[in-house]
Amino acid sequence: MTEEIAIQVNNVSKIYKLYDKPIDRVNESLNFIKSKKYHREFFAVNDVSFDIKKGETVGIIGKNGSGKSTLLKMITGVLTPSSGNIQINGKISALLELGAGFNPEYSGRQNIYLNASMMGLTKEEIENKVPSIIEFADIGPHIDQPVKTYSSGMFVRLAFAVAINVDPEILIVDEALAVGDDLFQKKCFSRIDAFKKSGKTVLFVSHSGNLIVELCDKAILMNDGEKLIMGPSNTVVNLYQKLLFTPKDKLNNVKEQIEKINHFGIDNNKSHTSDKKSDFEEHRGIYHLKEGLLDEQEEYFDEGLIPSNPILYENKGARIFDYKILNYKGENINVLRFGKKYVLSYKVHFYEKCQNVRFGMIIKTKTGIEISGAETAKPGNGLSSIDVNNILTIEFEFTPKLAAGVYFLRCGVVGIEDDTEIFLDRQVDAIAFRMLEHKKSLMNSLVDFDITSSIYKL
Ligand SMILES: Nc1ncnc2c1ncn2[C@@H]1O[C@H](COP(=O)(O)OP(=O)(O)OP(=O)(O)O)[C@@H](O)[C@H]1O
Repeated sequence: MTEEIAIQVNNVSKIYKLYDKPIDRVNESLNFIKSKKYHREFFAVNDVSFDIKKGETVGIIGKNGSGKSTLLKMITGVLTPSSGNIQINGKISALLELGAGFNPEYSGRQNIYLNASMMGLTKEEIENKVPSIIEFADIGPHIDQPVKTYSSGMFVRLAFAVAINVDPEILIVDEALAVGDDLFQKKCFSRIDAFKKSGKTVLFVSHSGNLIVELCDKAILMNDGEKLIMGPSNTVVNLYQKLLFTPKDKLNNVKEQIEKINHFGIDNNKSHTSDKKSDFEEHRGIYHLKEGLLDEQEEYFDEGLIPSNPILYENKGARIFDYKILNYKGENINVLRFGKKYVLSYKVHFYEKCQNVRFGMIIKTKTGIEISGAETAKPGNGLSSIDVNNILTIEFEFTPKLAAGVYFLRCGVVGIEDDTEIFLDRQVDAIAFRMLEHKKSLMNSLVDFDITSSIYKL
């Protein structure tokens, strides 16, 4: 392995033996019937290979059970591969499952000593680091209580504080951080960012595509124990989202598409953060962003992008149907381009007479954050009366300026019954849509506020 590589994974597999009945395990250990196989083999990780260079931040993304944690555990040495090998170049600090490496009977402070000494720090080094670890964890007097009394949030605070403060060269973080509150997560991500900027290596598992795009140069997409692709995080996260919303019978199409990309190759060095070529040109002392850097992708309808489990509510006097997003040509699409105008259209059948009716829409992230929405009128100012058996079409024109990723649209219709406004019908997560990557945008978070920047020469 060359000096520039931090982690090298060579044809690694992890096979578990699965037994249909507990007794089969006993029979096998007793070698009851010699020729008989009492187990099935299950590949939690199947022949995975990749290199991570020093200074790279790499995300691992994939559905539940795709083998992400098993892979991380093998890299950190918690699990041994069934075949293949892993080479590590540098001191690893890992934040894996909550509780791993902690003694529940010890206090938080004692666990700092335990963990840091397991990381190879001397007593003196640990003494020097304890104040900053305690300050970062920020769990007050609980630091001297046994960790078995900790909430999962307190636990992750302490674990992350230790992991990041023991001067590792490689930081490995599993989904664990998700249990911290928002403020703590923000604090962790800025520490990870600083760690990354200091040229160290980060390996990061998350289900959040946005987080992976934000934090990582590259990403690995795992599926059923296999590495489907490794490439620039944006590309990989787009493919992951495609995979996630593709029905089982169409999965092979997506896999073929990924194989094609693998075959024709993604230039791994051309990720957004490591591209050394400047996007600027200087003209009379002002640095301008070069025009037309990359072409934009076309919008389209992705059959696989259908919300899998929409929550159904009972309707009362009205029913929403035929909801869709239309482009300016009136075509039904669900993969949208940044900054283009679209129409959310839905129909409402009123099967009872309804009073003071208003219609609405909301766009949400996968985690349920409401990003934007609108109503046709303020409360009390809706359509005064709609007769039975009327069908209305409602259209909301909108211009999404959002980061690449999947979003959900909710539509609703409300009316007044006995002086109270009630939902006549609502379709929660009625439509899932994906925003294409806006290659010319320099936006670094979820929503574009049309921020512009200037750089002047003094
Ligand atoms: N000890 C074990 N015995 C048998 N099967 C196991 C064992 N540990 C993990 N598996 C299986 O291996 C597969 C991969 O598990 P793993 O925890 O690595 O997935 P993951 O991608 O991290 O999932 P998640 O996103 O849900 O955390 C799963 O199907 C899991 O059930």
